[in-house]
Amino acid sequence: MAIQIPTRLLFIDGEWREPVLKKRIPIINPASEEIIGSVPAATAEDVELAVEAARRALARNKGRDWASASGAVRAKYLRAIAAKITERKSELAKLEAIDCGKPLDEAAWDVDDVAGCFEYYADLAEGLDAQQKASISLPMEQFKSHVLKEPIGVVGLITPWNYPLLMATWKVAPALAAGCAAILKPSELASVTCLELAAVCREVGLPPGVLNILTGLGHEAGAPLASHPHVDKIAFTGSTITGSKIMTAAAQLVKPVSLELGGKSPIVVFDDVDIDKAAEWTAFGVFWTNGQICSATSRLIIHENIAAEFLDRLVKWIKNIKISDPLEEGCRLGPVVSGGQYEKILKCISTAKSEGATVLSGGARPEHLKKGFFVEPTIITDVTTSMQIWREEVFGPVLCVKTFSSEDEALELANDTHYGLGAAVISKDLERCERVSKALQAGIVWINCSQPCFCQAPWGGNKRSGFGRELGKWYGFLGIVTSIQRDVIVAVSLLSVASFSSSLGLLIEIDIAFTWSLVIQEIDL
Ligand SMILES: NC(=O)C1=CN([C@@H]2O[C@H](COP(=O)(O)OP(=O)(O)OC[C@H]3O[C@@H](n4cnc5c(N)ncnc54)[C@H](O)[C@@H]3O)[C@@H](O)[C@H]2O)C=CC1
Ligand code: BAL
Ligand code: NA
Repeated sequence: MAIQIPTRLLFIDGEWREPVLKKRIPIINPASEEIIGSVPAATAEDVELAVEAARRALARNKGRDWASASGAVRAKYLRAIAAKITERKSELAKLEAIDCGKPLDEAAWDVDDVAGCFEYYADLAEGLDAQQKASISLPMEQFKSHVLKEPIGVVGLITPWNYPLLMATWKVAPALAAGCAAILKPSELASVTCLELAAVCREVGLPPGVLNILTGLGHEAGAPLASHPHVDKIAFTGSTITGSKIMTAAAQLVKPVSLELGGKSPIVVFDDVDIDKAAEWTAFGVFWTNGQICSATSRLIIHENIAAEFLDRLVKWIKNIKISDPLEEGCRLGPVVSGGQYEKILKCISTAKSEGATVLSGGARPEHLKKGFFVEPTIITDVTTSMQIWREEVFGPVLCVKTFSSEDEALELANDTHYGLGAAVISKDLERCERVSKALQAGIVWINCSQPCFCQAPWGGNKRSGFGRELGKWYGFLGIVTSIQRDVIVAVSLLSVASFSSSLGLLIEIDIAFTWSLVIQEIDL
């Protein structure tokens, strides 16, 4: 299974380029703690070059080569990227597994999702031309109006390490479909597959500068990108604290941002469930990708009538999870991404203990693994709502548990958080599921499941989990230009101006007043 990590440079203007300051960052395999290669470390100097390249890509041939080309032209490149990704699936999955520690099978699903996401946005790019100039009905017949959707411009995409290539794709595919030029800054903890995306873009002949990929540290490469005056939008996924820094930098230039941040998502389990199935979804919701998912349902809120039996089954269930090197056959739980995350998770567990909680299962390094950043799947009970483990994101395989006796109490516990990304409800009573899903304060609500995610459906959070939506048709890289036209030029009367601006005002207000909550339901549970 040995696999060579390619040695790559930065990808700027369609070419491989050495970073101006020639710095590199070691790649650490989290399963062995060994250094297995390095990635280039971009700094502000390289950001400058990439932004210039992206602006040139937008302006080339007066925009006709990319930004205002027909959607079908861009779709052709997106489909070619999808095909190459699929061709290289097994190699990309291995690179992902070695770099970020996720089991090989899961990494392979991610690569399928990456190809699927490029395909989906190819379809949307093709459909875009037909949607242009959608007319708006106005209350005054002398005026007519339509809407043009235009690419926002040069966009900075800053992404995390939990789904390195997939999270990059969630931003790159819609940005390119819309006709933007992009600069991707992946996480320094797992950048290998994003540099392979650069290799794919070269192979398919993506026009130079349309996508630039700068690996590097957050403060050295991410920060200058976020504050760059010629970057028109930043789309970010990562921690709430970094999201807040990015928003602060962008605010100086009134630059739009979309932020997909942390979470402390609840899973509410009622007492009418099939205990085995509900336990399996509960385990999946928090241990998949080692709990390193922004939407991990890491707070179990379980009906007191079944709590003891449910926890007993859950503990038995997780004892069967195979924890090993991600490349080993049958691995279900690999190491967490880095030494820093490993220390952070163990510290969260020890703080929970010192605050009076009980570690029901796990809580340490698995005995059979002497090396690597491995943490056992962990269940914590006797939790109070003031404890850190209840309030703060762990981003590791740690579930904390509280019981409830009524639906109102369950909802109060579920919504007792500053975050609002995901939430799940499990019950056989579908009316109750519907009621509860409406009352849960989260951008994504799962019914009788947890974590399934589809690029066709909008994704994003409320409260301190951020704002803006990714995926689906809410792809966030198109600006809207409203055209208002009068058939014949006549003298402007005060009355007509006043009434048309009030109708426009209403339109805008409706647009910003909504927040979405997506519901995903498992039909057969
Ligand atoms: N919501 C999510 O999907 C994620 C949440 N997290 C949370 O964050 C914690 C720490 O993980 P980190 O890797 O440190 O996350 P992070 O939020 O610092 O990193 C995410 C991305 O932001 C970049 N970045 C960091 N500082 C920046 C700055 N000042 N300006 C611009 N870009 C910057 C990083 O290089 C990386 O590409 C985790 O324990 C977890 O709680 C981490 C990764 C993903
Ligand atoms: N599948 C969810 C990816 C995330 O952590 O954002
Ligand atoms: Na790594």
